[in-house]
Amino acid sequence: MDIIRTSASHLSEHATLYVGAVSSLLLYAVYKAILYPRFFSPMRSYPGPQTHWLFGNVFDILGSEPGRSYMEWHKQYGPVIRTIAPFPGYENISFTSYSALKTILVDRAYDFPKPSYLRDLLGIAAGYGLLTLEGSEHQELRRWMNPAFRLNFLHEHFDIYHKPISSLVDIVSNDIKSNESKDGKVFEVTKLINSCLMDIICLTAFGYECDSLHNEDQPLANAYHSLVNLQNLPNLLTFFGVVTLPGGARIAKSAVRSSWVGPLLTRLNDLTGNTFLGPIASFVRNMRQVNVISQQLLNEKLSEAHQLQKAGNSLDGGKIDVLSLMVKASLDKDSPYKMDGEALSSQMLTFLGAGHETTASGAAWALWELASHRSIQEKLRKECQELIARNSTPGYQDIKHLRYLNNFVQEVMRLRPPTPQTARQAAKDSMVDGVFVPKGTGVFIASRVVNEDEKIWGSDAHEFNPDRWDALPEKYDSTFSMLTFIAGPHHCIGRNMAIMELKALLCVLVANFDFTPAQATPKETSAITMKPEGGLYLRLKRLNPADVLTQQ
Ligand code: HEM
Repeated sequence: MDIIRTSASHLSEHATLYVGAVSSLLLYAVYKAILYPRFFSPMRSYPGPQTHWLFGNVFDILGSEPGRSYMEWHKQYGPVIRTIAPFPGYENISFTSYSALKTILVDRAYDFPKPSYLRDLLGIAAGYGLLTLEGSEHQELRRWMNPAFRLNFLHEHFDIYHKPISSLVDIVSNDIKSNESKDGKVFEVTKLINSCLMDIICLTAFGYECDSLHNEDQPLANAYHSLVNLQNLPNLLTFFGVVTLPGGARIAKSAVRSSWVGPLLTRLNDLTGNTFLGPIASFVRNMRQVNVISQQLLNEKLSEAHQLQKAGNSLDGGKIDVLSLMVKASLDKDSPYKMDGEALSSQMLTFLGAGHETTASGAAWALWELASHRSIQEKLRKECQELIARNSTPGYQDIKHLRYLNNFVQEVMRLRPPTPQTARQAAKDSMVDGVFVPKGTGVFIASRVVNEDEKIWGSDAHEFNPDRWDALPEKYDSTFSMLTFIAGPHHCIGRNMAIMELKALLCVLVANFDFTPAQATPKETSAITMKPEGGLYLRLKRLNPADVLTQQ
């Protein structure tokens, strides 16, 4: 009887403990998510939109096109606003003044690193490297990688662009010809552009002839395009959920390296009748494929370099692709920085993740702007056809000096930024522009809001007008008025490369084809990059006789 009484009293002690622990957790959660941001936070009185008692501002943000909700809030509440994410009441602050952006992005950039959830999302999808490192590790890697992006290499890379671009022109021309209609043909253009830019990045970044334009089954391109197609909001939220779970990022990282997790998840998804496991399985399978191919390419480069080293030759064998230059620097005994195989492979993922998808989104929007602005299209065509008539394979300098092409590309980058926003987090209590930002606060970098700020760009800030670049407004600042590539130590290392790729591609396309819309204005959708939702349908007509570039 005593034993029963003692056990019962132990049980009730345990139950009391459990109930106590669960209630405390619940109370803490209610305090953090609901009470703290509204009644106790030092930021509670900052201006900003009304917030839902539990979900904060998340539905307003998710329900509007990328960056638009912040645009309206800044217009209504001024240059500093506070918003709230859902559980656990994570507070965000967003600034638009130059001085605040300078503090956060430039002067004290490492006091405002990317938040860990963003680093994990980027790390898993685009390699743990420049995009994810902070502080001195970032500085060191950046110093080491800068030379591979210098202008002299860009000049040399430029000639490599011609082959994939000519292939694209040929493929589209033949397709139109076989259609036998004088009105041209409707194309879903994002797939074609993605393939062309994939072929360019493979050649310039890895020295790898991918030729996905002619080879629908190209494994790297296929795996990468499947990954890109996973980009939508529900999937992003699922991945976000995974990386924010304790240990979730580590599990995800090992899953993409393993040969059995992807097939297992696919099987489980089939068995459970297509659940949320589907996108995760596809992500793991395709990421692994990208990893395996990158590793093979890297191994080939390393073994080539070792052979050259043995024979006493230059380690890159005269090659100028970014990977060869990095391998050379890694093996060079005088190089201050050594990168092991894993780090090199991460950089390859970064080039694909940061370099390919962003440029492809920019090119898609550029074609939409061309198609929907006839006079702009004709003006740009005239400039490009004149150049191509003089020189069928224009070089870096020729393209660089086309004034209207430059204006056009700048305007696309301003109004349709492929990365319309990014995020930082205060690593310590800070004062920014006289405003207190407590440690842990999320800092929303509203690039698109700045790019369309009427106070900088004037009342026509939301209109597409390439000519504005010939008469820049007084308040224009070359670093902070357009944040498409952001600013400071994390600014895009591939900016010049992306701009030159876009110019080369658009110049040849507009010289060879006429573009008209074959759909209503596309909706903008953004998970990581901003794209036209559901692809982009344009009618393309071949123009004669501007077929100079295809005759090589
Ligand atoms: C239109 C095309 C592009 C856009 C709009 C773009 C935009 C950006 C932005 C906004 C960042 C900063 C992200 C952040 O810190 O939150 C960034 C970083 C980066 N981009 Fe780009 N990018 C483009 C093309 C490229 C290309 C072609 C490459 C390389 C092949 C590239 C490589 C990188 C890398 C390595 C970083 C990390 C830099 C660092 O943190 O030091 N990007 N890019």
